[in-house]
Amino acid sequence: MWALRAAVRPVLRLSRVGRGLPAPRAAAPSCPVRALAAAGHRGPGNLDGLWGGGRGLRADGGRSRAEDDEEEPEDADENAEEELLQGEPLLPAGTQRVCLVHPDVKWGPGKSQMTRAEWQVAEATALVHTLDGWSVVQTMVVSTKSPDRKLVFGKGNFQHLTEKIRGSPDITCVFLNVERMAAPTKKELEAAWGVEVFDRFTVVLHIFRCNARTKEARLQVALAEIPLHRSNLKRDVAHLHRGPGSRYIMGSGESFMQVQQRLLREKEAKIRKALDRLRKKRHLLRQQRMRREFPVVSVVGYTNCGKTTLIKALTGDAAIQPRDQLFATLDVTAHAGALPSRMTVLYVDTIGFLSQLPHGLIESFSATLEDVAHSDLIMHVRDVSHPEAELQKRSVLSTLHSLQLPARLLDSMVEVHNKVDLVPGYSPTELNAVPVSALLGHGLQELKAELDAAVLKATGRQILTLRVRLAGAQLSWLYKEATVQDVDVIPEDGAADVTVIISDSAYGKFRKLFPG
Ligand SMILES: Nc1nc2c(ncn2[C@@H]2O[C@H](COP(=O)(O)OP(=O)(O)OP(=O)(O)O)[C@@H](O)[C@H]2O)c(=O)[nH]1
Ligand SMILES: [Mg+2]
Repeated sequence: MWALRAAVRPVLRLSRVGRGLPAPRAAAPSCPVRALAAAGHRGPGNLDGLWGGGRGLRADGGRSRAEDDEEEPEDADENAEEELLQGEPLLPAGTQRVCLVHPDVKWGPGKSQMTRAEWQVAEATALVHTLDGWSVVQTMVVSTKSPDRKLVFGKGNFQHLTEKIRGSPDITCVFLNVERMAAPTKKELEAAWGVEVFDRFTVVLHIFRCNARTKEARLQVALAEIPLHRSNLKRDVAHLHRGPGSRYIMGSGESFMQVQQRLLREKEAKIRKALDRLRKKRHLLRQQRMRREFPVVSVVGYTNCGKTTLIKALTGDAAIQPRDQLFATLDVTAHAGALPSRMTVLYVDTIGFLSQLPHGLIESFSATLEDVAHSDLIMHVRDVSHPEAELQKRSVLSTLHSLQLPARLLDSMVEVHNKVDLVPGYSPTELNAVPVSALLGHGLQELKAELDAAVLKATGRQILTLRVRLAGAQLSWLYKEATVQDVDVIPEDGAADVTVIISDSAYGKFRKLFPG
């Protein structure tokens, strides 16, 4: 219901009384996510744009971050976009004592091939703990043959579950660990259990909403919310039609449902249009970045594996602040760092992956992940201390494959095994994997050397020693357009041997400008 109000307003407030549900809490702060400062806080690790605080590097002609971040839309556009971003909380605020119910499919087509129930439960628990004031007070793993049925469980198990939930007054809501719950299922379960019931989609979406900082990320979340509003609409309109009165609004010929559906369609179209505008801006920034020819390394991996911490360690960027929280990074940010060859690369921090990430969310965030497709190299960070590290790897690789990235990127990926400080005596089984502790700074030199070689290969750069005349403009040109590693002056010749890392195109220009 709250979601319905968020999507289409003005709209009727539908009574929850009579469904045995708790009344909505008044004036809740919209985002009760742990460790987040007040609304409007901009996390230093997420510098709201493509250009993070990497050692003062400006690759765009010196524009400010605020200018980088967003186009300067007309006031009307700005207001319209803000309107699209208005929304009430998807989950209730304040302290919540959650009963985590995990449907365990023992066999049949619904059986998850990927993981054991206990790790799915652990991940769901971590999601709940991301929310400020939320805790899991009871966990129930309940077997079911076909979780798609309306009440999810068989009659006996359902009855048992209902008795336990009803008999535990400390439970304030239930997190049913399924990807999506149909509106009629939610309604029936809430009626039976007397508390609100949420699915994984709603919880993840809520966390996304709380962590999104830039307008682009916030619009993407708003787009991902549309299907939720749509299914809530069906539920709420069915409820409404039980009462007396006309189905049509003011003789318009449109039923209430039709009006709300039309408003939702219009809202969706507006969000897509606003995202398109931002996407064009992103494209422009990418072109600028390519013109300056900084190699770009996209840092990907499962959520909480240590991507942001590693970028901080590689760039020495003190402004980056990683947080022990799922989906801490939702905005794409870039941070500059130097490699041993003196080449400057840009590390692009990306949104973390999660197994069974609701499909709509991936689709909504595909624009953000476009940056990965346009990078020179992918660095896949893994938390090797995690018991399900292998499963996480499979999940990340399958998402990367679904993004239809160029084969050259998938084949040249650098795999980093992070958090080795938590695994005494760790040694990777995979060839070419680089073990590090981003937190303690172990293995970073080896990783930088590996990145150096991989970036050179991926970008077709070469290391050359060129004889230049000291009197001319050659040396300063090389300093500007290539990475100068060493200058060996030969005073008697008025020349120098300059060792540079140079791209094919820059070398071509050099030859043209300074023939012979
Ligand atoms: N022990 C240990 N902890 C680490 C290491 N690297 C990161 N962490 C911790 O892991 C948690 C998550 O780190 P982040 O860098 O925010 O992880 P992330 O992959 O960026 O997470 P999302 O942005 O949420 O996807 C933080 O509490 C870090 O301090 C490491 O090498 N060792
Ligand atoms: Mg992060």
